Amino acid sequence: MLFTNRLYEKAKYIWDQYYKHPFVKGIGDGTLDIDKFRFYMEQDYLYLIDYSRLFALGSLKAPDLETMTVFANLLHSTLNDEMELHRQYAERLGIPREKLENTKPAPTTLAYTGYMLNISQRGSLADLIAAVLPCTWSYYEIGLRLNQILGASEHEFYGEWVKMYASEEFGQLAEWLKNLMNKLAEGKTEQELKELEDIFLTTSKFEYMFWEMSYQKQMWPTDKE
Ligand SMILES: Cc1ncc(CO)c(N)n1
Repeated sequence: MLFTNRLYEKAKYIWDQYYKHPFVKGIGDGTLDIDKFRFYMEQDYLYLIDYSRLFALGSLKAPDLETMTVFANLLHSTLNDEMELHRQYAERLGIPREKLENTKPAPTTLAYTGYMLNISQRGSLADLIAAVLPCTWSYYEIGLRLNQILGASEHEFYGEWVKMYASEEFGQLAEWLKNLMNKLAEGKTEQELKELEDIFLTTSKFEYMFWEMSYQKQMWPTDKE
């Protein structure tokens, strides 16, 4: 069995909850409260800045030019394509670029990116990929599923989000990372594979927490607005 198939089987109980989450369902049926989406966009922009750093780290840790290039492509695509979607939404939502780039991270955002940066700086390239894989892969799966909903990709506001994450280009990013994960898993002991699995499950759980944080607009309980 491909290691990514094993990862998916283990994490399926978490991933299935993404599709049921009201934030994700609200993007699919177009009913999501714009204010919740605004909060998500601001936090997700911060998230993607650190996520881009992980791809730069992947290039650094890469064993060969081909793998370095994969991470350079992931870095370029995140900074210039995916984050451009956020910048365009921010404009439509009336969020000045200055405010977008200086948003304060929510607890979940900080915990999620902090965990990935910690694991990736201390660990191997395989650890880094296990950490970042749920992000790209689950968003592609969510994009494909929402794209099946009649009208979702044509929705006047959320359509662009669905189109981005259901796109072949974004699917290619997930494919690259899955192929790299399977290649690096070859020859690893069961103990090593279990450790990669645990990392993958942890960031899969953080993905759910990011949807929940966005839906509840969870900031620091001590800092009452
Ligand atoms: C929290 C989160 N996970 C995954 C993606 C996909 O890149 C994203 N933009 N944000």
